[in-house]
Amino acid sequence: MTSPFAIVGFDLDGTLLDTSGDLAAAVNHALAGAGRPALTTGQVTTMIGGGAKHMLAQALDATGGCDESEFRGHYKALLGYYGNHLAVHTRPYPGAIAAVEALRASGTRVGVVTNKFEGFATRLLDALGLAPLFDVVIGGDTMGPGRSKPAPDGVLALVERLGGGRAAFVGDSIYDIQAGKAAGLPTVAVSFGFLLQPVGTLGADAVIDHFDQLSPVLARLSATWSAGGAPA
Ligand SMILES: O=C(O)COP(=O)(O)O
Ligand SMILES: [Mg+2]
Repeated sequence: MTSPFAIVGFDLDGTLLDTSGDLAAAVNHALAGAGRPALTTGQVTTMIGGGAKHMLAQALDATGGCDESEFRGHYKALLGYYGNHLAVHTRPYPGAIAAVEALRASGTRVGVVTNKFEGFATRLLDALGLAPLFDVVIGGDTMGPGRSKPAPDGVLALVERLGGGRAAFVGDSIYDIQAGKAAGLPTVAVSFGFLLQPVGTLGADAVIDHFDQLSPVLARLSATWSAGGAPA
């Protein structure tokens, strides 16, 4: 099958990979150091999407707040723990790898734009044996301060680094959909990720409930989007 898009970009956490167990463990390690009770994975899941610092700030707020002066130490504890336990519970969502492999087989170039640190994202993909599937990985720190999603910079850089052409972006959070839209791309939201709000309110051009639906959805989006990247 020929590819409807030259490039497809994916968010990582909550889209390709269920990282909630390992992120929750890292949050709880930092909370324990702060003398706080642990949160459930479900509670931490609602805090993922805006990067590790944002996640920890919410976790500390939810368990009693935190002095500015103490935050840095807790943040370092979280990052240190996560860096050593990236892939204990983390697994791809059902059908995610097959969908990426099918895109690649059809000639589509595939990359990741995540708000995770680039170093964590590449090490995690490597640990799961998935690094060869992604031509480019852009992290929350790759583009510089203030330029992570929902800013479009990472998505635009991905398209450029992959040689340009018709592109679509797939994600689970409002940050992803806003970044994709601001970059002028059609967006697909997954309904099984770390949703902070009902998937229907994200403003995506399409929603999938399983990766089996990605290929037909991209074909449909491709037919309704002009080559210039705007609705036809
Ligand atoms: O680390 C996060 O908070 C989010 O990462 P994501 O952009 O891959 O969802
Ligand atoms: Mg995500």
